Amino acid sequence: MAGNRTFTMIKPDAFAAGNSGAILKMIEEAGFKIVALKATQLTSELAGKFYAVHKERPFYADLCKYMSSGPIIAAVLEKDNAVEDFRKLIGATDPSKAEEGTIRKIFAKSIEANAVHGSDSDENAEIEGNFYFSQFERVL
Ligand SMILES: Nc1ncnc2c1ncn2[C@@H]1O[C@H](COP(=O)(O)OP(=O)(O)OP(=O)(O)O)[C@@H](O)[C@H]1O
Repeated sequence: MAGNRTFTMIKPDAFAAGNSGAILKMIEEAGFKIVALKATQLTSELAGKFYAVHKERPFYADLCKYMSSGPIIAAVLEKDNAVEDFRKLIGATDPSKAEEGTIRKIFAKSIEANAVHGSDSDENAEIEGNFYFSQFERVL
């Protein structure tokens, strides 16, 4: 059965552009409840750990640099079928291929600076949420 939590980041491009509030509004209006939330900034080393799965990819070094280039917002979200429904809400990785009305279509600047992250599985949602939040920093 699909889990009911996912993890998201509002990435440095969207944070810097002042789009965090508008993105969180879209997330809530799509039926997701925010159960943990913080603004923070990754070091390049922490970004590397978060995206370790991509370390052999050609864009990995640039991705670590970009993800540590400014503040981000991290959040855990709750909804039935959370991972799949959130991936639909954010749209394709490359904003030029994202559907109309999706968060990336509206706010992303490029395939790298693509406004938001969304977990790709229940297992990764749990790992990624635990990467950012202790049990005292979330609504149980
Ligand atoms: N070809 C690329 N060139 C530059 N950056 C890329 C490229 N492909 C992916 N990225 C960056 O790496 C991130 C992780 O890539 P992945 O393939 O996991 O996409 P995703 O699952 O849609 O994104 P995310 O994991 O951030 O939700 C992307 O969101 C993007 O910021």
